[in-house]
Amino acid sequence: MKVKVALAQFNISFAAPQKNRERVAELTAAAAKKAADVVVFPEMWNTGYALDQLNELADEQGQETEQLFYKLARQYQVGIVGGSVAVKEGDHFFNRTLVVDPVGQVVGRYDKVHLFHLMNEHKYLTAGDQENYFRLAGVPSASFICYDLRFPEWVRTVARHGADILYFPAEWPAQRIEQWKIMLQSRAVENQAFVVAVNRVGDDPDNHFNGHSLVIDPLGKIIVDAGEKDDLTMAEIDLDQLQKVRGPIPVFVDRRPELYK
Ligand SMILES: O=C(O)CCC(=O)C(=O)O
Repeated sequence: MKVKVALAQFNISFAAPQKNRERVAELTAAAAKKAADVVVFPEMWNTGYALDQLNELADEQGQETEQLFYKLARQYQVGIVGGSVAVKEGDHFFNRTLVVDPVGQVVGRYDKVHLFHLMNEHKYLTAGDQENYFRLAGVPSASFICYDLRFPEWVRTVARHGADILYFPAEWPAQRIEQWKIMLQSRAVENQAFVVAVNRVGDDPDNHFNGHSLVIDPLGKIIVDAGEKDDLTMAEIDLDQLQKVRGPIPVFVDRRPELYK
């Protein structure tokens, strides 16, 4: 079985949700034209890291994003791993992913579990504490957000349910892009799963982002690297590869969880 994914790597406009929503709509239309099964967006694409403006800018209850994805998914018959958006719920703000299937149904929801101190997330956001394990395009999958990548124990906790694709939307700054690549390849190899990771390009007031959204196979080979372009990149995932990797080296069978404290 093959799944076509569209990596929607773009330059998020700082503190401009409406402009970013328009770009997300354009990229979804472009992904559908290229017959994508799933389109994937970067982290915090509605506001960027305008954390001190979230009271005015964050999406109230995530409603605007949910409605947009509902409309786009149905119109273009495509699954959406919605990167993440800043969401306001009462006095709390969340860095939240919505996953929507091609009939517009929300099949996954995730609040970033590990908040990134270096970007002050802990001062503004509330951390999540739930896994996001879902089926999209017929594939058991899981998603994380950016800094979660540095916590292999969390990725494993979710991946052990049998996820074939691990999604990582991110805003990962250019100065640590080598670490991004190494850790994404490691998560793919150790969990014997495909990794689909979407970063942004461009600048915000504090950081430069140089993309390098990646699709990685379960042997750690980079199938596609989006480079630094502000555009869609397509990749095809051949899920038949999974059995060839998992059969001879069954790490999920050989685990000794009773020893891991
Ligand atoms: O871990 C890193 O180096 C980057 C993490 C990050 O930028 C984020 O979680 O937003």
